[in-house]
Amino acid sequence: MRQAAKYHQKIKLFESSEVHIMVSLETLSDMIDITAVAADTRLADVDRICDIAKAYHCASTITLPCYLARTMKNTIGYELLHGSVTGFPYGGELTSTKVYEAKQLELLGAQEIDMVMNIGAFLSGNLKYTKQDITAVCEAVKVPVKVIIETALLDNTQIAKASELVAGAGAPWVKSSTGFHGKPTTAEIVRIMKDAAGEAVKVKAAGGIRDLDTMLEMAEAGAERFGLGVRSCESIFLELDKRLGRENLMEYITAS
Ligand SMILES: O=C[C@H](O)COP(=O)(O)O
Repeated sequence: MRQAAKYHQKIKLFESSEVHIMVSLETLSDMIDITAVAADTRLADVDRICDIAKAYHCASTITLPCYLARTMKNTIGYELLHGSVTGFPYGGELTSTKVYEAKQLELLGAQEIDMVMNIGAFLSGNLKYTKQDITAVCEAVKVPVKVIIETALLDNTQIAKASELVAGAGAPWVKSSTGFHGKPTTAEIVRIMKDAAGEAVKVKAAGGIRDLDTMLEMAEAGAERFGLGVRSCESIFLELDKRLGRENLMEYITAS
């Protein structure tokens, strides 16, 4: 079973709802979702996210729907959440398709679902449809839904408006990006999302996150979870091990 965090060195503090959340280098990986969601995701990528999540005590593994069972099998006995995606990566599916997919994922054992907002509908000004699409998925399942607004395709005003809309639709999480559109998420984007979504909605930062200091800045801005792709997360974990003065766990994962 997962061990309790051994360290309590306080580096960053921020307030969320009624509780103060402590974020430190030692506990940062508790907030990471390791993802394998690219179109060319192979079984080796899926197995690797499980190995990384176990070694670093991450929050969850997130993979494509067809691989969800594999992540569950690979991590039996570990205190890890298993997530998957719906309407991914473009968000333009019919609402009924998203609802069906989300329900199936929940039946298969998904504990969290990252869904993509209908970005085209939002940008067309069809806010009612965009909101209903999100509400329908959130109401169809009991597990938390993280709504990806795809900040890479939005300006700051649109980011704020979309975050507000996600909150109004009843989703518990708003997530920045799939990471498929080039423009990385920044601490400033996280701040805009948090300010607009409000205290009750948690923010997940994802897409193009490549260093620890950015993650700490994002935590300070209000991020409570981070999404890191399996093929780009290595430098962050290398840096984490180095700064904590411990051997590089990634070498053991890769060698095994
Ligand atoms: O969670 C979202 C993406 O998988 C993040 O991918 P990335 O870290 O490679 O940009």
